[in-house]
Amino acid sequence: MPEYDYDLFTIGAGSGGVRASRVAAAHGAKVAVAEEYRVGGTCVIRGCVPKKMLVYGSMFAEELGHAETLGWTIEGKRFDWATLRDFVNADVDRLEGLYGNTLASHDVEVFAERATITGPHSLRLASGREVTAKYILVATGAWPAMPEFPGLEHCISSNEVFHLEQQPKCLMVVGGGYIAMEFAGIFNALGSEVTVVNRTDRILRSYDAQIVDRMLHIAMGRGIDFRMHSQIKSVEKGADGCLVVDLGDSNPVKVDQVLIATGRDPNSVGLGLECAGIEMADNGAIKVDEYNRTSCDSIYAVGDVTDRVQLTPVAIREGHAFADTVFGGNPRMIDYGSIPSAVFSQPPLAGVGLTEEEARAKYGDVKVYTSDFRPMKNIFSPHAERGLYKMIVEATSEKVLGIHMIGPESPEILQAAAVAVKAGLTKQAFDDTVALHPSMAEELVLLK
Ligand SMILES: Cc1cc2nc3c(=O)[nH]c(=O)nc-3n(C[C@H](O)[C@H](O)[C@H](O)COP(=O)(O)OP(=O)(O)OC[C@H]3O[C@@H](n4cnc5c(N)ncnc54)[C@H](O)[C@@H]3O)c2cc1C
Ligand SMILES: NC(=O)c1ccc[n+]([C@@H]2O[C@H](COP(=O)([O-])OP(=O)(O)OC[C@H]3O[C@@H](n4cnc5c(N)ncnc54)[C@H](O)[C@@H]3O)[C@@H](O)[C@H]2O)c1
Repeated sequence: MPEYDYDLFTIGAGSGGVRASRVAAAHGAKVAVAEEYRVGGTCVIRGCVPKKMLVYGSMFAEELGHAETLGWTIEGKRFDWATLRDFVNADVDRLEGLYGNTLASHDVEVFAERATITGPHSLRLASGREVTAKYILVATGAWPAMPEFPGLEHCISSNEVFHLEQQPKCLMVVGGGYIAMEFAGIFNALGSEVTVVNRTDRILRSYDAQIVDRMLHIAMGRGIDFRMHSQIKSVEKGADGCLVVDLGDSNPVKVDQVLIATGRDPNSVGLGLECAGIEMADNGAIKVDEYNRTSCDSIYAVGDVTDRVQLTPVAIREGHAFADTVFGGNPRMIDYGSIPSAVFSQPPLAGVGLTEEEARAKYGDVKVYTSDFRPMKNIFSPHAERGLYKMIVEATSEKVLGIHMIGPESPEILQAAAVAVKAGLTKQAFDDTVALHPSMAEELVLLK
């Protein structure tokens, strides 16, 4: 009779939990996973994937305009939100099925219910069933952080935005981070009037300030209204169903929807972590060592719940490293240096490595090469938007410390450039590479 029901019990079938569970099972472990909402987690169900599909859907507004400039006639063109929303949600259903199949094909047992920890090796499922496991992995992700003000109940988070009955004519987005900029871009492109409310005058803090300034300039040119140094005091629902937002000045703003995008907190409340003596940070993040082990030897945690880097590829790597370490006899740590990331705003921006500000603070003497150019694709556009690429190098060795860019397809281009930064290449290696012409990416090897 085995000592425990499972070798591994994972809480949460998101990016980190699914990867960890299937790799542990492939290493021969008997694995179960509990998921209280939908298999796939935030990225697949209400994050990266449906968001990117909405970005693609919204970009047609501009591209149809380009097509007309180039001689196409598009009669009776109009946009229907419900069609886009339902298409995206149908694809999410398809992906959820694929993730379920992956778990099933690896003999991972799935419990479609909430799980909580009752001890170092024990859990309770919402149905009341008690289970035991040699190891427990907490992969419960993060949850939208909602500020407090009267009328918050009338507002939505990114969880709800994928299911809106109607496209808002007027949308207020609160926050200056990834989610705020991405949804401001989507709804602006679709023709909604968008106001962004941000409590400081800085948005997208972790990105290079010059690139972010370019994004702001372009977004304002496209009609997004930015209210900096502003915060919501209250929201009231009017008789006509509209929301009246008080920003503390004498001009209340009337909108159809208010989307709160003010960060995501580690999802650790009510998990029973105290039953196993698991240490947490003040914001609820589970503290782990470099092998993802918590302060309880049999319990590990990966992904957003540990609040290291809230990105899907990072959660996936952590989950994989955990499974290799504990079940594959191959202890592995993650290298968190030079993680590329992007904001799928319109246009998108992307970066890897140190920003100019960070590089100057760390190295003092750095050189900055830039290309400020009008992408050929934008020649068709009524907006004369310019792309901006930046390379920051160490002054004497010319080793590349960071690359930052804004312009069409910049996330696609930056992923390739990130290999060079990770490999520690110098500016000379870029100069030695022949340009691929005509492309936007060629600017990277022509930087002055
Ligand atoms: C709108 C949005 C857009 C995003 N876009 C991007 C992007 O473009 N690129 C990118 O890299 N990242 C993006 N992210 C971030 C990315 O989604 C997360 O970093 C990633 O999903 C974290 O994975 P995880 O495994 O830690 O948690 P999740 O994927 O959140 O999975 C956690 C799972 O645990 C379940 N769960 C929680 N508690 C319990 C419990 N007690 N019992 C059972 N189940 C439980 C949840 O239901 C959830 O399914 C986005 C996030 C959002 C919200
Ligand atoms: N493209 C991507 O990779 C992508 C896309 C979406 C989300 N994500 C991940 O999800 C995480 C959460 O996204 P997010 O946009 O919610 O968070 P974020 O951390 O990017 O931005 C939060 C913003 O809200 C502001 N803020 C915080 N508290 C506030 C308050 N009380 N009132 C007003 N403003 C407040 C902050 O100043 C910041 O501008 C991100 O950190 C990111 O890691 C990634």
